[in-house]
Amino acid sequence: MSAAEGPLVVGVDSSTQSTKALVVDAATGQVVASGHAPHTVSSGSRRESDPRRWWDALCEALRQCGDAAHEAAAVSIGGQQHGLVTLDDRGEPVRPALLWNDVRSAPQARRLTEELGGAKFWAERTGLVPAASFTVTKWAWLAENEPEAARATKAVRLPHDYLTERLTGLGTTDRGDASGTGWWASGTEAYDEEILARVELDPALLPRVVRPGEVAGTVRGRHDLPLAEGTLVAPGTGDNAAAALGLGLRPGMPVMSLGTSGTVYAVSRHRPADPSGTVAGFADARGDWLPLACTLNCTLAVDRVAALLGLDREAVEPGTGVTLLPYLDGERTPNLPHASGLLHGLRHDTTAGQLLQAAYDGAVHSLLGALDLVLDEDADPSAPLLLIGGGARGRAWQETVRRLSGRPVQIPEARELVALGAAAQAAGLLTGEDPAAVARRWNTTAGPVLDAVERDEAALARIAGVVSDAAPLLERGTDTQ
Ligand SMILES: Nc1ncnc2c1ncn2[C@@H]1O[C@H](COP(=O)(O)OP(=O)(O)O)[C@@H](O)[C@H]1O
Ligand SMILES: O=C(CO)[C@@H](O)[C@H](O)COP(=O)(O)O
Repeated sequence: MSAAEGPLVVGVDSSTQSTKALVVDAATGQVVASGHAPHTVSSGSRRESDPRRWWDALCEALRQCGDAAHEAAAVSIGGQQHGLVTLDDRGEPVRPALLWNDVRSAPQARRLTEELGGAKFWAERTGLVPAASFTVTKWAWLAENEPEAARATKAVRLPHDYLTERLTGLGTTDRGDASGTGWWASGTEAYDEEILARVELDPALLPRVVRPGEVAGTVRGRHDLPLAEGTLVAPGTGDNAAAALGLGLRPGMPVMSLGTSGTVYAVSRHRPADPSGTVAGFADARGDWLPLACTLNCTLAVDRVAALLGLDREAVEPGTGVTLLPYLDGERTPNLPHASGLLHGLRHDTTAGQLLQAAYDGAVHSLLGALDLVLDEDADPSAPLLLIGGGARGRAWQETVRRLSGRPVQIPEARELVALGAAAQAAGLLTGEDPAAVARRWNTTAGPVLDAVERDEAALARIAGVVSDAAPLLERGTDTQ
């Protein structure tokens, strides 16, 4: 037996690049065991993963946790948002999942917006303006491009739903992740039958939306996981909503997450509806809202620029004048799905380190442009920006965010905030507490605060100018896609 003070809970982050599992003492928040296993994502114009490998990675990460996982009383899965998982009548994937950063459904996004009431209609009805990331556009793409796969589909799931269902045998989701599909009406908090009919998706194929605090099921007997049969399974949620739980967010506390995706978000009591589409009006995993903006190009794009330059990712040098828009995967914020990377202002005396700094600046600029939009109007502008995700460990990321935001930047020492948030949700199931209150009790935001420095307005204006002047090039894309 472990020496924990309280019952043990398991929190899982099944994100784009890997699965991370934590076994946590529900009384103290202490991490007593952890595990990690990588995923594979297809390259080129496709961004797809086999959901069965997510399950294998979950098994591997939990095995690394040893006996502690077996002792856990509850488990919760946080997962990358929006991915389209299509299952056949045996519950097996019909094809690999189409991930949030696969931009092939951009034409379907445009068409759905135009054909069904325009951007304002969509924003007010679902909180979202269709973009290639959202599940509804992926289903429309599948129906158009692979009709046999669409016909063979007997269940549609999101990544966290798929894993939760393999634990419990029950098709469930939660309001946080459902709100990123495009077929969930945020006003009524129910599946939107008109939108589903438009994309010819039978609502019977969708999972039941479990309420916050409700038990999704229990771990069933026949599986290859080191979890005991009968372990309680919490609703789970999307990874950003899980991190919001993990930070115990209250309205007015802004977050920037630097991972495969870059995101900025805050909790709000008001249901968001941004017809510009910059802010997605997600629900959180409690009963509030999670306005969020997301970029497709963050740590992987900057690491790629460092590799091309033959530099360590920290080998930045300050510079002026050179601008690098790191839109290697197309981009979502700004909405330029066909864009590629763009360099402007190169001179004889530009150094490799300055080019690398320009890539960081370009990635952070896209996110900061949306920061004020995700915060309520009365939010304190001097509140520290909470910096999380793998990139938050990097000095160059920290300093770039500090210089371009002009805010204090707080870096929680807790590393895996998505998995911790899932663990807090599982703990809440046992104690009846609000999961965000559990995380506050665990003091998960504790960590160094970098003081605010004067915002580098010149760099922000220069980058915005290049984005605007290069619009025709960025919209057109390249013929190598
Ligand atoms: N010490 C570090 N400094 C800067 N970046 C880092 C560091 N450690 C990890 N990363 C970046 O973090 C990324 C992974 O972040 P993570 O939040 O785990 O991604 P995801 O949740 O999307 O799978 C990697 O792409 C890597 O570039
Ligand atoms: O699409 C979004 C948010 O809308 C992404 O944030 C995904 O949820 C993937 O997250 P990471 O794997 O990068 O954490």
